[in-house]
Amino acid sequence: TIALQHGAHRIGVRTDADMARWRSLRFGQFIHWGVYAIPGGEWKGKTYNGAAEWIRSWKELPHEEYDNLYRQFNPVNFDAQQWASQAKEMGAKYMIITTKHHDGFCLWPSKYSKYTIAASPYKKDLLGPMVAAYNKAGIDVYLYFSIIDWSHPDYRASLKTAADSAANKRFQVFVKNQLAELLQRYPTVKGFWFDGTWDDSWKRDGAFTDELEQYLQSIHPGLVMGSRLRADEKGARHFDSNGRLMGDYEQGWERKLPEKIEDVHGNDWEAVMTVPENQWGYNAQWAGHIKTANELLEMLVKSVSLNGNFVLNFGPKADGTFRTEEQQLMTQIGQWMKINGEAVYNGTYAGFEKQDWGYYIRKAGTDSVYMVVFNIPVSGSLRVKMPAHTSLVSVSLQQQTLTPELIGRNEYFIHLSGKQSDTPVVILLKTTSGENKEKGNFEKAK
Ligand SMILES: C[C@@H]1N[C@@H](C(=O)NCc2ccccc2)[C@H](O)[C@@H]1O
Repeated sequence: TIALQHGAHRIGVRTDADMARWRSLRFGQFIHWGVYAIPGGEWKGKTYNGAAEWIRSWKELPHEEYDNLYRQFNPVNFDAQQWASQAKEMGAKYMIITTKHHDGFCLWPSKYSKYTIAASPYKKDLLGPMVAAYNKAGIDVYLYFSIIDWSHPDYRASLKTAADSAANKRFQVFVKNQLAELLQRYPTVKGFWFDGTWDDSWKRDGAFTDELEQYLQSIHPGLVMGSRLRADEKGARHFDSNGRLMGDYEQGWERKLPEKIEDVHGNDWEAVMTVPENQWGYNAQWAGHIKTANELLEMLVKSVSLNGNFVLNFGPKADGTFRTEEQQLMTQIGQWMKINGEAVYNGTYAGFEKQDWGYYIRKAGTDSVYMVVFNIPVSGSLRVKMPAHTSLVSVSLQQQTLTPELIGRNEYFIHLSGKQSDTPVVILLKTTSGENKEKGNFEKAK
């Protein structure tokens, strides 16, 4: 291994209570909200085909015009209570809110910037009411913070001159001040979700990213922060130059999921996902494929089956309301979660051999294993191969007990009568493990 001062400081997952809590939540709601919701992907009759929250980078929209949009930002229909209750209805256990996206507009009245909600017609802090309402609904809040800040005069993507380096130093102080300010104003938040850390100016100063992470932990012990904040002193990101994960969980799964357990290397991880192909902020024209509730439930279940968290993104309109399609998704997902959430919350990798019908999820620390079925085979028979030294004690589908057919050594078919369902089917396996335990109920049958 390479001697590193600013690489990973921990080998393996975090084992403290704050991280265990993050791990137990499994399902989050991402919110991308800011002045980019005003154009909503369009400008003067033209449609921007990039991500709506990146519209400032579109040559058709002069920076001057974009940077004055805040004068129109007045979310009169914003209702934090309503936001929190619909998130609760969906079954989200945490929420990540964009405090400041790449454009630099702050949803809170930061004393370190003029480009904030305080300068808008709305004037009032948006984050405080959100944090209070979501926490009251039993939902933890994490703060998204973009290091890239297109509005700040000292932001540099790269450092070519001594003047650039001096500006970058001032910018680092600004970042540290804003982060401390957010923790001081919103002490119940559980962590940060950093973004916009790919520029050379950031990744070349691994020492600063290391000191910043340690500083934040020192003023708010237990904070959960993903791998995107950090670089090591050789510019390696997410994984240090010895291949060790930096930060508390792998944060690289943006609009993509791992396929198999080997892909996550025993680390905690989180996937963040959009409903359209690639829109985070509000975009009036939802073009291309819009994911359905069942598709999104499959991503959530697949993530948990591979020991990760899944965060679904929503982009509220400039007035503070959610588009109908997003409201309907929250309702539909919530209807399934209300009945089947026990298979998701506190879910972990089960250690069973993957089958085509869907995913296994183990309730953390127990012998209860859920089968979440997305693909009922034409035979109606779900194959279950028990891991070595693990026996099957009982099988149930809701309140109904099922009797599997033993088809081989510790291998079964679970026959689904009726066979069809338009939402995922959840079956609960009670198992026993270990050599010396008595055999499962069904093996005696032979
Ligand atoms: C969570 C999303 N991250 C922002 C983004 O720029 N993603 C594109 C991107 C993803 C990975 C490396 C560079 C750029 C998007 O605007 C969202 O905020």
